[in-house]
Amino acid sequence: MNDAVQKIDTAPSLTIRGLDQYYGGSHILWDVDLDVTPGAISCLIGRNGMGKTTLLKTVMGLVPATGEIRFGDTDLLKLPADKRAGLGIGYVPQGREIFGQLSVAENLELGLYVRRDRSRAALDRIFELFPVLKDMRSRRGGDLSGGQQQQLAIARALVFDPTLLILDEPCEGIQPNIVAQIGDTLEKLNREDGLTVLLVEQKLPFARRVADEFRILDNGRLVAQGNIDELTNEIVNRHLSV
Ligand SMILES: Nc1ncnc2c1ncn2[C@@H]1O[C@H](COP(=O)(O)OP(=O)(O)OP(=O)(O)O)[C@@H](O)[C@H]1O
Repeated sequence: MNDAVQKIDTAPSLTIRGLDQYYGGSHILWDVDLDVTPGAISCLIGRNGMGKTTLLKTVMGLVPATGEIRFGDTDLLKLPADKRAGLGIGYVPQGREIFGQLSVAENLELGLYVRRDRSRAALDRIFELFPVLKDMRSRRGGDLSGGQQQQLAIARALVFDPTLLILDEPCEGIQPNIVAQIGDTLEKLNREDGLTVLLVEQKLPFARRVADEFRILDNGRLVAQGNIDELTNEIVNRHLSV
């Protein structure tokens, strides 16, 4: 058995049950049950404002919520945000949020500094996956193109060796050739390293290309889910067309 398969067998599952979330008096997520299959690329889709980003934020502990979010044996809602990353959950927020004044290398090393073992092995894999970051390692993060910044944001999340990588619209506003590269990289991380991926994505062709399974939020409720080949035009018309 190769390492990737072994990792898939042992990857913890993300299981959400009865999740409710409010911003002040507004009820945003309604009794959401959602599973991400370990070893899969799972795509969370839905029209604008349906609660996708909010759901990712509840997993990361960035907004309060009630219900249950289990990652393996751990109930995430009982843990503060900083303890969740230590469990092996990487997060690439919408808008990337890299450090523009720091170099590419410094952006990545900040992550290394937080790693207890200070192992640089992850960096070798990162530079193999994103050769452009190796070439530009002395360049200021803020001087990279949007697509390169997105690659840096993904790379920075990988420094922690996550078993689950969560990405919020990684292809938003990015030119098509880099979108294709990001898709290839996510597939590689999934197939070769056994990384489980939960991705918020608006672009259906990209979702159909990279994802194994889909989950749809409509007005804060989980309304449809299945394998990606079960995402029919009827479901798209009912929940995703504007
Ligand atoms: N900080 C906040 N305070 C109050 N309401 C908020 C806040 N953040 C989001 N909302 C509201 O919560 C709802 C869900 O927003 P969310 O960003 O989770 O949706 P989304 O599906 O990710 O949309 P998009 O695709 O536009 O990013 C929206 O009605 C939004 O206006």
